[in-house]
Amino acid sequence: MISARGLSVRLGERDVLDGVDLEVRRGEWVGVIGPNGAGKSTLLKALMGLVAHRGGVLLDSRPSGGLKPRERARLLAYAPQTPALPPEMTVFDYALLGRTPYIPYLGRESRHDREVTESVIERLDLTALAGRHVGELSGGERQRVVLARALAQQAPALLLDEPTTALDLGHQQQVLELVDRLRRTDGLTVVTTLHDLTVAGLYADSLLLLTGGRAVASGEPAQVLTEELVGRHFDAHVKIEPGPDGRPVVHLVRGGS
Ligand SMILES: Nc1ncnc2c1ncn2[C@@H]1O[C@H](COP(=O)(O)OP(=O)(O)OP(=O)(O)O)[C@@H](O)[C@H]1O
Repeated sequence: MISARGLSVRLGERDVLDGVDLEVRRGEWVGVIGPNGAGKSTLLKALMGLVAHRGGVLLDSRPSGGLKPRERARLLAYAPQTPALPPEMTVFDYALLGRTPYIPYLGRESRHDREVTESVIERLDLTALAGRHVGELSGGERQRVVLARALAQQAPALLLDEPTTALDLGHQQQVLELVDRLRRTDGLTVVTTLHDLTVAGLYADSLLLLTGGRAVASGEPAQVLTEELVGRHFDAHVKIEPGPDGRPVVHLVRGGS
């Protein structure tokens, strides 16, 4: 569904992404992990065509550079880490923006567009907030509204940049389970950046570890979340053991630095 070869991004004088390959099959969930400044957000922006890059990106086997913005938006939805939200817009109207690729030029949204938006708002526990202005929301509420817009887009692939950082534990689980369910039922293809390594390993089929703009490891969570790799690339002292379902659980070791 998503295939990138030799993806490189130069910002200012620096190569912030350097020859990264990525292969995400339909219905697969890939977690991008790495320390601050590793290039995780830049990778998602390059896949979206939001930053100038070298290297090729194929979406559904079509070169991404040749797609019109509406065509791309029907294939790929993106929830950025810190989007600018129009403060006076209501939660419903902001989520409805996700339907833009389906609304004719100079036309209005259809009843179906409104129904899709309502259903996403409900599934993200936002119904009580639907009439509120986006500028009045808490950080976690805003984060779910940004996700609602991306899900309302109903694209077959979803890129999420740190989708759970501002969410309480219950809402983290709700969002991740919703995305996971869409993946299993509709074959949604998912790429997320996640700082919580245990959560990344719990939901993703495979992980890509970036450091300094380069891919340094990739594979199943247990192959990437090792004490050696995490210790070296995050400069952290951790203990990693299998959790109840066999997936790796990463513990910080107190006193280590
Ligand atoms: N406009 C810019 N000009 C120069 N360097 C930039 C620019 N934007 C980002 N960078 C640098 O690119 C690098 C990668 O940034 P990116 O946001 O992709 O990292 P990240 O892995 O998502 O980090 P974090 O975990 O902190 O969110 C960082 O070192 C950042 O300082």
